[in-house]
Amino acid sequence: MAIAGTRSDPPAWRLLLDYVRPHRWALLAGALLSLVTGGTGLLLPLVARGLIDDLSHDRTITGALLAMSALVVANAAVGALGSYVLRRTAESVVLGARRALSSYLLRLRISAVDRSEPGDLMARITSDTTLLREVTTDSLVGLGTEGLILVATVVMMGLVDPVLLAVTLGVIVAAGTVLSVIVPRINRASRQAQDAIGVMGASLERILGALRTVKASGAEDREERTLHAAAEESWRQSIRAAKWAAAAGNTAGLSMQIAFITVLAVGGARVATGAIDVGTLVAFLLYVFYLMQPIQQVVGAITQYQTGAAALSRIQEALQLPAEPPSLPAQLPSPGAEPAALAFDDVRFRYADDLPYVHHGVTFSVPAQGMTAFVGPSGAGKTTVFSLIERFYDPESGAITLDGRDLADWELSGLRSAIGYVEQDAPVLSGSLRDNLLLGNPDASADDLTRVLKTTRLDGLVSRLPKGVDTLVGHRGTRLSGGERQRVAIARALLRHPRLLLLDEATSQLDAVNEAALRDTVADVARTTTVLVVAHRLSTVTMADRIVVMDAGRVRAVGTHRELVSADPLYAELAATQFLATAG
Ligand SMILES: Nc1ncnc2c1ncn2[C@@H]1O[C@H](COP(=O)(O)OP(=O)(O)OP(=O)(O)O)[C@@H](O)[C@H]1O
Repeated sequence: MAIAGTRSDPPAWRLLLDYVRPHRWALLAGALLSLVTGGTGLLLPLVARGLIDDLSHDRTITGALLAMSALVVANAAVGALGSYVLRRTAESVVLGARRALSSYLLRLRISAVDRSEPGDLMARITSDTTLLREVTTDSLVGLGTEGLILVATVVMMGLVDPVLLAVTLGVIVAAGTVLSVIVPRINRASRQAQDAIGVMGASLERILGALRTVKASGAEDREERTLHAAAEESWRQSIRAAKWAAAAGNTAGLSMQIAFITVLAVGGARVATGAIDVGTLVAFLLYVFYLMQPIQQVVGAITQYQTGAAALSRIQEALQLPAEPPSLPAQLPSPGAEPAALAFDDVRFRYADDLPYVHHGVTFSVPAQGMTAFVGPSGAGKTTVFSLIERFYDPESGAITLDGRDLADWELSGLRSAIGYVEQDAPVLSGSLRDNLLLGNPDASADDLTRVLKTTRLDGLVSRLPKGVDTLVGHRGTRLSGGERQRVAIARALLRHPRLLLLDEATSQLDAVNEAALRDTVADVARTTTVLVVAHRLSTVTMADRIVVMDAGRVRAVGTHRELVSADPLYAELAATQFLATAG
């Protein structure tokens, strides 16, 4: 889904200045060097006039030629330095934008991510930021330096012959009118081309994220068509932008040629009447010639700016997605830290304003220490309980407290560092097994790692792997089995020594032997930590200290297995069907 912009968006040039501000001095230096190059070039027609003068008065021209050569060489050297400084600065602007966007991305609220396409967000960070490079050098500096050179050239032309200047300006104004129609079209086409790249990124992400399913479903052709359609749309819009940009560039070029011919005609007549001499006409014509470059550059800068403005607005949209407040990294609990107590009090929650309520007043409390199992039919709202505890979302009303303190009053990083969370699909990130295990606690000791590998029965796997814990696990851990991924996720959570451990059906893919071992580990952990488990197995619920039975967004009963089997018909039914069926 595309991200919607807001009406109060600042104009693109203000956003651009914000990105450029930290590099203003380097940019100024680059611009000054470019100005010097342009200024040096401006002297050439005067040297040429002197040369013609010398020739017509039979004077030697060696001095003038030498001066001209020196100017040309100096011009090239300063020009090269200037373009290096500018290019370097532009890359720094791109870096700044990428840093800002990627930091922001990591702080995005889960609800914002739910509503966006990760592939489109990726395109904004990689592709749109790249466009800032050209907009910084070509547009900003181009408009500044070439604009100044243009003004200086016009002033020089006025000094040489005001009448010929008026003729030239007439042609330029006519060309400017045509350009004002063309330029907004470049912006629209560029925006649509970049949006199409975003759509393509989203499709790619969708396909690569489920390539096995796509292949197994024989959906390659359909997915290929989606990808090609997005690529072709970007191509179509880029071609449209290129067409208008070419029209703009040629309008500028054509106007200068018309100016050249007009000046030649009017100037020739003036030379014939004796109003000006040949040297003045030649000098003026050289200025017209000189005007071509800044005019083309200014038009190019305006054209480039349209592409950059489209990219800037896409970057800005991403930066306006709701994000979590920045919070300082918090200390993880030390081993043996006090377990946490948790309570939900009349919590109402829905994922979005246009979606039905998932929790209709959920109330329960869990004392510090021990194991609590959440059971209930699919869609009852069990996983949502965990998402609210992690503050991936905030409840609409009611209160959730940890150690008696409302979650909203906790520093977010402090809250999350107290919790170990194993998600339903136990995600494993690409990288090595070690990277995955230490993701939540990079400072875990080697002894701790060995101990946790043993308790999660991963030690056998590690000894079989060619590089032990340093073996790469592939994209999303594809080189591991489902059960191994679950054990890695549990080990990762345990290494944080959480005060509250959330396990969402974390043992569903384990075989009986591993499940029994993990059950013992969790039971062990529950002696010193508060453990919450979304359970689908009888073996898990029978060992729980308490069971919270959820149905359609409400807690309908709390008790032990023995109590609930006789007291709650839904639980009795679940126990008889679902749990027993999956008890292994
Ligand atoms: N990110 C989300 N955006 C919108 N709706 C969601 C989201 N996550 C879950 N839901 C909806 O909320 C309801 C409760 O989902 P939840 O995952 O909490 O149920 P559950 O009890 O854990 O189910 P299961 O046992 O099948 O995992 C479901 O109807 C689901 O469609």
